[in-house]
Amino acid sequence: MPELRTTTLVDAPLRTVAAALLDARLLARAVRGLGVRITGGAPVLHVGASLAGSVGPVNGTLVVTRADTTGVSAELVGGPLPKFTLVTDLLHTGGGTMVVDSVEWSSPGGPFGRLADVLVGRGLALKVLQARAAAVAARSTELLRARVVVGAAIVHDGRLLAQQRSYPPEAAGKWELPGGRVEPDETDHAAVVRECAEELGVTVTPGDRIGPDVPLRPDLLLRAYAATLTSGTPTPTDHQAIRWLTSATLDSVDWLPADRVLLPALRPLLP
Ligand SMILES: Nc1nc2c([nH]c(=O)n2[C@H]2C[C@H](O)[C@@H](COP(=O)(O)OP(=O)(O)OP(=O)(O)O)O2)c(=O)[nH]1
Repeated sequence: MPELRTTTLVDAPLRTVAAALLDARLLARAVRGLGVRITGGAPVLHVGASLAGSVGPVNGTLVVTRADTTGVSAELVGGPLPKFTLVTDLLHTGGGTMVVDSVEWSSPGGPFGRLADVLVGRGLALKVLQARAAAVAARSTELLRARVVVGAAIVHDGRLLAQQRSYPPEAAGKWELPGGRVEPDETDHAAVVRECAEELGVTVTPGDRIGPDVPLRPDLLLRAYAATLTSGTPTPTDHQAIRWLTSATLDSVDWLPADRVLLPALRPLLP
């Protein structure tokens, strides 16, 4: 099975590089000009998200099988090859983050297919990986300066609190974690406490980070923290509704795209 591997050192912490990798537009931007087109799909990569792609007249869909703080993986479904996987692993080093990209595919059948694979396939795969590595480094630098939106994963009596947005129109009706932008000179934990007081009228104690940082916009990222309810009964002030979700109902609400990335990390918090 042909395999190509590239290694790039990015001058940013692992968590930031992991966030950059989750930006679905990154791959599309990186391969522009290489004859590869990536269209549509989720704005951020989460397990099960799909990206439609084409190389010349050949179409296929990349389905994400892993998206967390260790990297991302995707498999091509419905393409011309019986097997095509893209795996990116991240390794923490003293001087930055090592991005190890590998592509594995099965060669097209027959001597002509194998020749085309050597002459065209390998060259293209290498160009895509190199372009992607450069894009990851650039996006990581951008995210290092991004403002943080904190999300509070409040678990009480074995259930997670979710709230339903009422604005703007494109997000109204979607579900998110309580939270909001961290103010200048405020710590993430202090922002969690303030936002929960403002939005729900409760006191919480923030804990560990949950899941990867998730890119929202060029200058904004979402970072979730576990939180325990210390006092008060949550009452929404400017949200449409709140709901307590169990592990069985975690997927039952229409989460904002960024929060979908966090679901695999939120699930283990629930019994
Ligand atoms: N609080 C929160 N925001 C989220 C989540 N997921 C997600 O994409 N976001 C987005 C929605 C908003 O664009 C941004 C949150 O910033 P914010 O709370 O200051 O946004 P807002 O629109 O409510 O701001 P404001 O005008 O009321 O100040 O992050 C989440 O789980 N919790």
